[in-house]
Amino acid sequence: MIPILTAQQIRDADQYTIGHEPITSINLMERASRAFVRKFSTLVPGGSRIMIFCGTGNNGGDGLVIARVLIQQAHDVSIFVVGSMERATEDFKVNFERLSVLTGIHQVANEDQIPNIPGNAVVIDGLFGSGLSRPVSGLFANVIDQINKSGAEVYAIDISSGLYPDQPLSEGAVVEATHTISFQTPKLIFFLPEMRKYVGQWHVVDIGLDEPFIQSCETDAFFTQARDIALPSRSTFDHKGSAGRLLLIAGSKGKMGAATLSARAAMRSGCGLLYIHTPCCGLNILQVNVPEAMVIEDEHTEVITEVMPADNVDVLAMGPGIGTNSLTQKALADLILHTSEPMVLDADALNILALNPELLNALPPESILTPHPGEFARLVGAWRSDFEKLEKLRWLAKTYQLNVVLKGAYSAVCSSRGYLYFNPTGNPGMATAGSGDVLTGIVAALLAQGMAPFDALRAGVYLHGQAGDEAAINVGEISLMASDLIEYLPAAFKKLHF
Ligand SMILES: NC(=O)C1=CN([C@@H]2O[C@H](COP(=O)(O)OP(=O)(O)OC[C@H]3O[C@@H](n4cnc5c(N)ncnc54)[C@H](O)[C@@H]3O)[C@@H](O)[C@H]2O)[C@@H](O)CC1
Ligand SMILES: [K+]
Repeated sequence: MIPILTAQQIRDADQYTIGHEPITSINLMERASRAFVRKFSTLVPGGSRIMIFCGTGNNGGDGLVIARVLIQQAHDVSIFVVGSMERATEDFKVNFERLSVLTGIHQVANEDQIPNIPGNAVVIDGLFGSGLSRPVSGLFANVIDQINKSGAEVYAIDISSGLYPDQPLSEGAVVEATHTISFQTPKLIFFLPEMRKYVGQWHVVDIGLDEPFIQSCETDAFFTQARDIALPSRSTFDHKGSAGRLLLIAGSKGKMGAATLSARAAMRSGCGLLYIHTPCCGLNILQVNVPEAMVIEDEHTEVITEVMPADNVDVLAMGPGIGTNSLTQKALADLILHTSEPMVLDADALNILALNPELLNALPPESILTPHPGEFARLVGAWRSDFEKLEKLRWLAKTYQLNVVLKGAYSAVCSSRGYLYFNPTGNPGMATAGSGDVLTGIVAALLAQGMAPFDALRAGVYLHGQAGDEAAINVGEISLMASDLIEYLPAAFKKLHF
């Protein structure tokens, strides 16, 4: 996993590397900027007109190095330095001298000196990086306004000017980048939907900061990598009863599809024995669609009214397609009160929890909740910013000792200790009916196979996204539907078993 660092930790990592590699700061700037150019060159067509805007801090210093390297590669580059040269950093000054030998540098000291930016230009934003200390106003804000209005493609160096790596949006002007080429580790804001407009598509380039130092930084947020994902393993003498026995409580009249998707996903995820508790109306549907499962009928024809834990199952999962009928609410409440092992709750089970919040206290510790943003808001109330949303996620997980995933792009998986792991897999094609039901089946099956609840959740979210990515390659994002996720789960599992 990649630790997500605060602005201060990033500065510390820079300083540690300078002191211990050792490398001079000017050479580190050179290395970072060359890494930027290597990535930039893969994204931008040759022959583009490139306009680089630099502040006089080290982010601007990077801009000057990038300008020099691009000029040496025969690109058409113009450079604009905004702000006071008196406040320039030492490394900025050295690179200013080096660049001056090669080309003229425009100074922007007032509004009249802000250049016209054609829509077909490519802008490189080096005004501010991780050293931003206050909202951007005045001349800088005017320059940012021009950049944003131009319609040009914008490549931010390290981070869009005006954004803090680890804080909510400031009041001031912010560059709306199409791409951010960031140094060494992704910043927290890259994972937040409300920042997308400013961050654009992000890339991380290795600038050789000290890796053991980075790994030793204390943080409670990480970016999950494939190597972090553990899977259940089978051994020679396993039988279906030892490979995970799951009771899935799902379905109501008109929503048997949700139960079917969850059940099939569980079977594809290695569940040894699957029981499905469902209303009578679901019996034939599930017997036909999931022949691998045993179906237990509720007494009621259309909704679930009574279900109890049984000795012959390892894990309970409830939610997909159950509705919020008062009889079902009571069934869930009774089930929770009689269960002591971690269980998986999704969809309408979460809506029932929101209607009866006192049940949260009764949930077995380490249980798993898998809300989408709507269900999450019903559980914890509305939020004003994505930062507040993450705080609420941590609060829910820690207060009730739960493992919670907040689904969406970069689904945030939160452990009961409040550690956040952003998931790297998945695509917008997965925003489709039934996608969440598939996730429930995967996670419940992994849990039933003996994985620790948090590991099962993080792995399930990863595999679900990976199946979505495999499906998107083959059927495209638009055509992707939830059943496809199940078809491509084998490919996702195989990819992890390298
Ligand atoms: N420290 C290092 O060794 C490295 C730093 N690098 C680059 O350096 C950047 C950080 O550089 P700095 O710490 O110099 O900071 P910045 O270049 O982000 O800018 C800080 C300067 O801007 C001023 N400032 C901050 N907010 C302002 C505002 N709203 N309006 C006007 N002025 C404002 C500050 O007083 C300071 O003078 C990184 O993002 C990265 O691009 C890279 O070269 C890699 C190595
Ligand atoms: K920048």
